[in-house]
Amino acid sequence: MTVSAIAETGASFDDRTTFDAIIIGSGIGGLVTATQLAAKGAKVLVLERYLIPGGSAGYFDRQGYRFDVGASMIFGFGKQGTTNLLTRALAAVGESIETVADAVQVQYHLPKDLDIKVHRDYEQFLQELATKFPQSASGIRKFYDECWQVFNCLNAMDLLSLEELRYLTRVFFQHPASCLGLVKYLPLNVGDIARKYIRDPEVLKFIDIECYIWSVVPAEMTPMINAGMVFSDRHYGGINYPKGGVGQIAQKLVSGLEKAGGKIQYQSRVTKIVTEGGRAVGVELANGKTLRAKKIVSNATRWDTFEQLLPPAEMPSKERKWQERYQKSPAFLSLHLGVEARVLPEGTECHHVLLEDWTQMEQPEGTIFVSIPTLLDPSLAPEGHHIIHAFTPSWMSDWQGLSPTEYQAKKEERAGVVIDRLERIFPGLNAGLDFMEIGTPRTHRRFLGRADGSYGPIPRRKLPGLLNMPFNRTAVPGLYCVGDSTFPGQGLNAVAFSGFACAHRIAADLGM
Ligand SMILES: NC(=O)c1ccc[n+]([C@@H]2O[C@H](COP(=O)([O-])OP(=O)(O)OC[C@H]3O[C@@H](n4cnc5c(N)ncnc54)[C@H](O)[C@@H]3O)[C@@H](O)[C@H]2O)c1
Ligand SMILES: CC(C)=CCC/C(C)=C/C=C/C(C)=C/C=C/C(C)=C/C=C/C=C(C)/C=C/C=C(C)/C=C/C=C(\C)CCC=C(C)C
Repeated sequence: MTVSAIAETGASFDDRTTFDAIIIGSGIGGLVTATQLAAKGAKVLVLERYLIPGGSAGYFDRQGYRFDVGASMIFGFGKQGTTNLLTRALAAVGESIETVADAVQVQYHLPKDLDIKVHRDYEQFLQELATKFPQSASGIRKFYDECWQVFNCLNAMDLLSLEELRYLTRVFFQHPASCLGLVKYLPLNVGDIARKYIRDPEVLKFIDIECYIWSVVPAEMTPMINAGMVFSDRHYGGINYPKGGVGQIAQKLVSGLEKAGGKIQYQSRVTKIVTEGGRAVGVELANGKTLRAKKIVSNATRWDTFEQLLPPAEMPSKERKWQERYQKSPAFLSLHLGVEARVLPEGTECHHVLLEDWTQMEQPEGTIFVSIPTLLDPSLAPEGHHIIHAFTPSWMSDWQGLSPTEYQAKKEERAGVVIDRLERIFPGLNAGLDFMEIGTPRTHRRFLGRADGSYGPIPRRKLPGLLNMPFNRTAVPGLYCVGDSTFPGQGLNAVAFSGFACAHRIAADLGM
């Protein structure tokens, strides 16, 4: 029976079914791999440990509020070009999502009352920077224009697996200049490019935080390819919020997956990747069941994949090297707040970053990120109320070894500090609180199954751009990785790319 026939008859896969691919985890990376493969006719099964799909891009409902698990600043929903990877992933399985355009990507509240909005309109953004930093206006324009060069190279070509020689040859012949452009930028970091044009330390600090808010490292360590995407796409495809919440993306991908004949099973925690003769051939579930497939894809982080799902003592040397170069980024202390609408003055923007002291930017709880998705989709909160998601970097080590009472007390104490700081942007926040749920690195580890609750890998030291980020194949034959610990790293649009590339490589390996 074909997979679509199984789906049509309502019959389920049994232990004897051999799948073309089993995908461990239904984060956006896993789901894009699964939908791409299913759309190509592969027999696909996604195994998700939690109750709903999406991982970091999931949601939860509390007292009439629908909260996004992660932030709500979504790239990849553009209408043109090739870099609109979420739009394209959904379309590949006959799905789409209505989105609401955000006119400002983020409003920065920085030391010495430096307040800057990143407008969707590029010229308006440059104009705002020129007003704040008149001496550096021309260097600033040159820097951001160079980011556009990277973006234009990417946005000209099909974005598929860089491990597939036929694809590389084809894109090279179709777009030689763009390919050479990308080859030039692959080993470069933002800091080196920014310093070609900008001398003013204050402006360089601003470029640092421009990188830090999505890469969690300063410009010096942020790959230029990724900055090309982020710093240009926000003005091209723009930041667009999915109506109904970020959780819609995964829900729609699942519905497309099922229409294409693939299957997803929830509450199915994989405890082990089964190998035979050194090759990955299946997975073992927490209930003891074993399922087999020609290809196994892990959407868990590399740390979980090679330290939990495979014996750590047998870690391939390639993975050891990777761990010497990359470390886990911190997780976040997250405050999911329901607030009375009066807390937000007319004209409040959806995303904010608060930093009072430049020396604290990379410190735990130094920078505070804020998303207010109900400014774009009011249906996510009860009438007269808004959601404020405030989050700030926090390490797992700060939350371990506490008794339940100490843990609870620490959560409330740290949340109180964040709320007090946010009063600077939203006076009356404390008084207007209607609901609060606090998440810590322990929460992220527990619900997302991510090692130490990490947001993703960050370089341990300055590395040559993206050159050391691994693609989807691993040193274990038959095993592939997808998601933020593969090229090109964190971000929903980035993990969507990783999913496109992974499915493309697997389809080629399966001779499809
Ligand atoms: N744009 C934003 O605002 C925003 C916000 C939050 C996160 N993100 C991005 O999303 C990225 C994460 O996407 P992703 O696809 O890499 O992964 P993910 O962590 O979101 O998803 C992994 C999924 O795998 C599941 N899983 C893990 N181990 C498992 C096991 N053993 N068995 C079964 N299921 C298992 C988890 O439950 C989860 O659903 C992050 O890097 C982050 O950059 C973006
Ligand atoms: C042939 C020859 C010779 C050569 C070849 C070359 C080539 C072709 C190359 C290619 C390359 C490629 C394809 C690449 C790709 C890349 C990509 C796609 C990238 C992407 C990226 C993206 C990103 C990074 C994104 C990100 C984002 C993020 C992370 C976001 C986040 C957010 C958040 C967290 C929020 C915060 C804030 C607030 C709230 C305020």
